[in-house]
Amino acid sequence: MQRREWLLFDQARRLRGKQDVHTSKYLERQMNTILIITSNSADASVLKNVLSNAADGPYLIEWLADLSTALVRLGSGGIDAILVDLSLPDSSGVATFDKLFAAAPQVPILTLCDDKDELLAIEAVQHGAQGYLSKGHFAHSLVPQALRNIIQRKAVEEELFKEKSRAQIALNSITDAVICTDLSGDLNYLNKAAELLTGWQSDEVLGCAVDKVFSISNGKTGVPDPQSVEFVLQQRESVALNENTILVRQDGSHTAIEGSIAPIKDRMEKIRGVVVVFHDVSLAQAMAEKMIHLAQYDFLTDLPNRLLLNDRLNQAIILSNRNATQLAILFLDLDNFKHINDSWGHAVGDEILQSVSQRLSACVRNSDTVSRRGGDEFVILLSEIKDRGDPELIANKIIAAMAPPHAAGKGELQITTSIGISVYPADGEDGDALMRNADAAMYEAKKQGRNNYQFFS
Ligand SMILES: Nc1nc2c(ncn2[C@@H]2O[C@H](COP(=O)(O)OP(=O)(O)OP(=O)(O)O)[C@@H](O)[C@H]2O)c(=O)[nH]1
Repeated sequence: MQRREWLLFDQARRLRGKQDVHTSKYLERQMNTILIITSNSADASVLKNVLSNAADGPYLIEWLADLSTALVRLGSGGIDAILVDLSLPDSSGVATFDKLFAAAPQVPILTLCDDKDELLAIEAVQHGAQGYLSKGHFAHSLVPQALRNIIQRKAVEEELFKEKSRAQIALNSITDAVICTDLSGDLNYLNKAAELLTGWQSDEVLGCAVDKVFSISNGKTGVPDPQSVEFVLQQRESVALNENTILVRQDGSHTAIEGSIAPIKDRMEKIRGVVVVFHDVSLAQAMAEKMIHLAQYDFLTDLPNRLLLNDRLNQAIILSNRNATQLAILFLDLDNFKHINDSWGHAVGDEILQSVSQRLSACVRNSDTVSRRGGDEFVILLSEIKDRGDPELIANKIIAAMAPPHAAGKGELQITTSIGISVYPADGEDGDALMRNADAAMYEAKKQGRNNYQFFS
């Protein structure tokens, strides 16, 4: 029978002598196994005796005389505490402890020492040992109790460590950035997403004021917002970040974020700091802006589309009524554009449409709107005119601007346009009537031989 088997058998047999089989098996499961490593059989015997018969034990004891066998034994697990003499036949000094600790960091270790090597035992404590037992006191009744305490303490530490690791893993796996501060607003935690989003590494900023890492401002006004964390620390209430919050990253670049700041309270409800949870919304915002743009602008020319023009026309009519001013609509249709498509292909036609768009935009003020209505039709809104002379001037400008050939495909092509003009309020009381009448005037321009403009009235 192997040594360990014999020891277990011996202790279980003694227990069975006192209790029934069921109870002894239950106790066996509850008992802690202590590994004694010493080449001194007398020390081993005293320890085995005191521990096997301990009131708050009993313990299962395994005794090994050298380090190498002990390291092999530790590899099989099941050891709850180690008592080790640092002077062994195959290892001595604090290195003995270091090797055991490396092999089983989760198992508490007490060293066995006599008066002359107490300093060594203290060094082992500095390396992570839970304590030491002095020779001559091994038989003391407090020894089992001390052992029980360190096993329980280590178990609690292990549980806390596991819980902390689990929390760390969870916090580092989420895509939300999480940063925590203490009561003074100094940083004491950043998860991986926070490092990525802010550009700061934990070890660079832990202990620094939170606004070094969480530097935010209002994206619309550009005003810095250092108040939020301070506010939560003072008011002890959670707040959501403002809708347009911008985070200034370590490299000075800006990122739109959403998130919240909440107080961290202890079990007595005392505030201990704050936790800020936030995420990057710049992609989502850019996508939303793109969708809005696509809904309002023509994909080929990037000019405002019919929808946006209608909106601007209605606004211009309201302003015109309020200020008793006039506005004008210029309705353009390119002349014989179908011929370009048919002769040179659709792609060349597209290039002409883009070139025409640029020339039209160059003919008006920023406050006016050049829009593409669809196909080869464009509508220009002159939102404030003095008299008919203004649209007439623009129409002439456009006809002149169209004249030079447009680079398209591999060559150059010429195109002209017919323009119909309606004026508000004279030519219609609302946007629809103005458009209809400008369109009618444009047809009149076609009838008049193209490449000219006509007023509706
Ligand atoms: N390349 C291109 N062509 C388009 C697009 N949308 C419409 N078209 C074409 O534009 C042409 C418009 O022709 P019309 O305005 O009906 O006739 P036109 O040849 O310009 O003749 P008039 O208007 O009478 O001077 C048609 O051939 C359409 O197929 C587009 O996005 N790209």
